[in-house]
Formats: sequence, C-alpha cells, structure tokens
Amino acid sequence: LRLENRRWEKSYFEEGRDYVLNSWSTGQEVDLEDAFHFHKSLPESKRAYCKLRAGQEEKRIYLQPRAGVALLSEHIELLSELESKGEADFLPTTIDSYTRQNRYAEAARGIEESKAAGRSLLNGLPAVNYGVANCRKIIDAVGSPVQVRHGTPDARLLAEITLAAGFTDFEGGGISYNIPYAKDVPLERSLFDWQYVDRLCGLYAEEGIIINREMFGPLTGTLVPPCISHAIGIIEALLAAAQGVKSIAVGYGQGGNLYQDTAALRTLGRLGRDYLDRYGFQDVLLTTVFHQWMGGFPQEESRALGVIAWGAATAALAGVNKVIVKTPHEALGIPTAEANIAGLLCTRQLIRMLGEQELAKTPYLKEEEYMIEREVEEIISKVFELGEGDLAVGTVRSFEAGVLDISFAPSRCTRGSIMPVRDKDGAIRFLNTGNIPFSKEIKDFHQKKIKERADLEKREPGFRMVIDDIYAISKGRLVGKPR
Ligand SMILES: CCC[C@H]1O[C@@H](n2cnc3c(N)ncnc32)[C@H](O)[C@@H]1O
Repeated sequence: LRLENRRWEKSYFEEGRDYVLNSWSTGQEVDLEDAFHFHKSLPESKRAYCKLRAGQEEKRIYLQPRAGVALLSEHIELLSELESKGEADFLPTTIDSYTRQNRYAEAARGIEESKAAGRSLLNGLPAVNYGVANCRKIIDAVGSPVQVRHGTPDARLLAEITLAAGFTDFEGGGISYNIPYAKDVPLERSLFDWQYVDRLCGLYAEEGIIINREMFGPLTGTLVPPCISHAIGIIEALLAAAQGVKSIAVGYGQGGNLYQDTAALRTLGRLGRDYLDRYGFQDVLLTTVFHQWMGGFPQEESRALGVIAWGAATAALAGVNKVIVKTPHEALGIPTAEANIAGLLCTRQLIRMLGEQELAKTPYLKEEEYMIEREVEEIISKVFELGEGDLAVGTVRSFEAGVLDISFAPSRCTRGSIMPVRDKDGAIRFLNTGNIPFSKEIKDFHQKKIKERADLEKREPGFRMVIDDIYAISKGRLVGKPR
C-alpha cells in the first residue's frame, strides 16, 4: 500500500471499492447515483454543512448529544426525543463497538439478543447491519442533521452505507480513530482507509453535496495537552481537504482550566483556518467543536451536572461553533434519554445565560494562546520535514520518532513517552516532552509551571501527581492535590 498525500484519481478509488462493498451483504445496497438523488431531496435544515455555515455567520453555539442503541425503532424514538425535549441542534448516531471493529457478525447477534431481551445490548447502532434503506428511516424521522459518531480505524463500509442513507456529517480520522481505539492497526493502514472515506466525501462534493467531516480532537480524553490535539486535528483536516472534503470541524476536549481551554478554542479556529489557507484550501468551511470533559466523572448525578455546567460555561465564554454534551450518567454507562436530555438542557441554560458575556483578553490568556500556537507550529513543521514535504508520510514517521505522541493510548503506533500533569491552576502541562522537539523556551515554560505546583504541594512532580490528576474530577476537584 502506497501512502501519499495526493488526491486519489477516481479510478484509483474505484479499484478498492468492490472489496469494501462486498465486505458485508448490505454493501450491495449502496448506489451512488441514488444516494446523490436522496441527498438533493434533503432540505437545508437537514444538511450539517448548511446549518454549520449559518451558525458560524450568526455566532451561534450549537448543542449535540451522543446517542445510539441496538434496535432501529428505539434509536429513532431516542433521537426524536433528544431533538424535541432535549432541544438538540444536531443529532448523533453513535455506532456500536463491534461495528467499529468490522465485526458485523457479532453485531448481528447483538441485534437478535437485544430483541430477545427487550433492551439494547449494544453500545450503539449497528448501522452496517441495518443497511441503507433502514438507516434512511432515521433521516426521514427527524428534522435536524444527523452525524455518524464512532471510533473505527477502517470506516470505509460504514461511510459508504451511512452517507448513502443521508447522514450529512461523519466523525473520525486516520489518527484519531486509530490510536485511542485500536492496539495493532498500523498507522499507514488507517491513514489510507480514511483517505478512502475522505475521497468518497469528495465525490459527493463534486455533485454539490457537501458532507461535513469532524476530526476527533479529544483522543484518549486523558489530560491531552492542547497542542497535541490541535496538531493532530489540523493534520487530519489537511489530509481530508486534499481528498476533496469541503467542510471540516476540528474538535477539542475540555481540559478544565478556563483560560487554557479558551486559548485552546480560539487558537484552534485561527490555526485551522491558517493552515487550510496556507495549503490552498480557502474554499473549505472550518468550524470548531468543544467536547465537555472527556475524563472520569463523579458518580452522583448532581456532581456530574456540575462538571457538565462547567463545560457549558467554558464553551459560552470562549466561543465555539458546537458543543458535544455529556450526561449525568457518564460514570454509570449508556445514558437514558432522560439523562441525555438533562445534560442538554443544563448546557442550554448556561449557554443562554452567558450569551452576553465573553472572557476578557488578559495577559494570562494571551500567554496561553502564544504557547499553544508556538507548540503547534513547532510540531507540524517537524512533521512536514520528516515527510520530506508529504504530510501523510511525515505523520507515520513522526509517530515512529515520537515527534507526534499520545499518552495513555492502547495503540502500539504511539510511543507514549510524553507525560502530562496539571499546574497549580489546573492547566495541562508537559511533565515529560518525550521526543517532541520543542524549543527550550517551550520546555522551560512547562517546567516552571509544574515547579510552582510542586513547591506549593511540597512534593516532587512525578507519576503520583499524574495519577492524582486523572482521578481528581471524579473525586470532586480539578487539581489532584495530595490532600
Ligand atoms: C468519545 C466516546 C466517549 C463518550 O461517548 C459516550 N457514549 C458512547 N456510546 C454511547 C451511546 N451509545 N449513547 C450515548 N453516549 C455514548 C460515552 O458516555 C462517553 O461520554
């Protein structure tokens, strides 16, 4: 397999398509001409790209939950409730874990067992097993755009089926849906398979049907430094734009410190736009997505709602195009419709109450923005250098060298040499920068910030501090202080 960051010829795309469509029986339902026809019948209110573009112009902050259950009728009922009672602006369809691993036979068994049990025994909708006609029922039943959310290293068939069914938004990427979600999938493989997905979106775009592609910024959801999330989101955005994608959303997972998260969201929008323009993609719509806290949650629902409210407040004060909302069942498991609605309405209340307020540009905020921009620039320039100009090749070599690195990930593709820890204000810093070739200025900044906390807590910075931070929020605080 020859990985190269160059738009696939349509003939090259067609070469691999039979294999993909034959990998499960429902693949035979996919007919692109019919798919284009169905998309053209959709009103603008059901097209993610149109709604995102309008929202960006009107400076709206959209809300979207996660949701997915095994049985189609229950899934449709759930999405309808999230739209009507939860006031969701965008609807999800979270795909189950078997489907994410291309294990469709087991997903099929999950459907049968769920029918027998009278409740969902899968952690999402097995969309590949249902196929195009069935999934179209979802799109016909609701009034908002529906997005596919999953964690699939090889999402080629899932994309073919759900896009043909009328989904107008597809999350994921060759890095962000491999490293946090798989152990042994080579990066070349997932980057290549996601070029297929992006080239398919490019074929839709050539018909005037613009599918939005959202990059999964939070990664492992465990103390991810903003520059890591940003660098990977921007790389996935550039690789997608190269295949003809015309609408891209880059995501970021809440860290918990208001100034750092605000700096992260504001630099994400600026850097994303700057890199897309620098590489000739001025015609690509870019929006930003904020994920409410992705780490461990408190068990009690009232405390969980406090975490959700903090994520909502941060989004409102920082400014972002869309918020992915958590639920008070986060520490328990798959949320009920009621819990999902509670998270949405709690978030909506904060967004509305803070609508007239914005965070002042303090020197602290400016410094956070400066550091993130410098860190991202230093990482991405090294990735291009290692790839001798080819971003896809550079990405693979950068993970091998540790220039790109993600801690706490299951994947063998990443070294896991970097180590994050919070500073005294709760901002996420690098305890260890691994093989990331940051300048001395950057490294010194992180060391200084961590030393301030170590002095305050009268203990050495180290792994004990990291563990304390990982459990802190579920124990009711942000910084994992020793007592
Ligand atoms: C990024 C994935 C982690 C988040 O995704 C939520 N999540 C996973 N699967 C479902 C589902 N089937 N319905 C509602 N939320 C779901 C988890 O709770 C967590 O917050």
